[in-house]
Amino acid sequence: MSKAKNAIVLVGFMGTGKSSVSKLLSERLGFMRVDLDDEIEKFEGRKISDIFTESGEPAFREIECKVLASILMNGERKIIATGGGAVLNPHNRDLMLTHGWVVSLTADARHIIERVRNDHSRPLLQGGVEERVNKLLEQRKHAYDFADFSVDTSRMTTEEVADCIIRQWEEHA
Ligand SMILES: Nc1ncnc2c1ncn2[C@@H]1O[C@H](COP(=O)(O)OP(=O)(O)O)[C@@H](O)[C@H]1O
Ligand SMILES: O=C(O)C1=C[C@@H](OP(=O)(O)O)[C@@H](O)[C@H](O)C1
Ligand SMILES: [Mg+2]
Repeated sequence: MSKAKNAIVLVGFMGTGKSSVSKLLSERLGFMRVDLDDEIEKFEGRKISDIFTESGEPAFREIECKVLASILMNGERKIIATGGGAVLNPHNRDLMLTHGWVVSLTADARHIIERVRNDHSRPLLQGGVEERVNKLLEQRKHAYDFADFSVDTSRMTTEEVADCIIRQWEEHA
């Protein structure tokens, strides 16, 4: 990463640990932390699941795109945890690469399913977590390939993932 860049941007499938790892990175590096989903909820004044139910996924994606741009354009140094589908829009991918160092977190299906199984806040996984994770993972299998750096988190703790990202950032930035 060029340290001139203002953001470390975490991308990856649901349950790869973007939100959790962003907290550790923020504490360790002293950068502010922004979770795209939290910002969307603040901006809209409603939960992600309600946006999906009341307005539909295409409307959610439009809001996600606007909120991401506003976060990335603001020049303060920060760690950004994106939502798993934010990378589907090519415009979002361009913005992330232009303004940030993009880190992809991955995990195998088994670990993802274990991590998200008891959390009912993700609308895309309602009504059959295993089946939905497997189907979406297949659909999105190359969606995160554009990142600058990638970490397989399957057998790592969140602390180990944060260590790995910080090491890479300090050595190669
Ligand atoms: N490397 C990891 N090892 C074990 N559990 C993890 C790991 N990363 C995340 N988790 C757990 O998985 C769940 C989803 O993590 P979260 O950070 O919300 O992922 P994301 O934001 O990528 O969807 C949380 O309960 C979190 O504690
Ligand atoms: O993969 C997706 O399309 C989504 C991922 C979620 O974020 P996490 O990846 O943090 O779970 C959230 O943005 C929304 O439920 C849609
Ligand atoms: Mg998250």
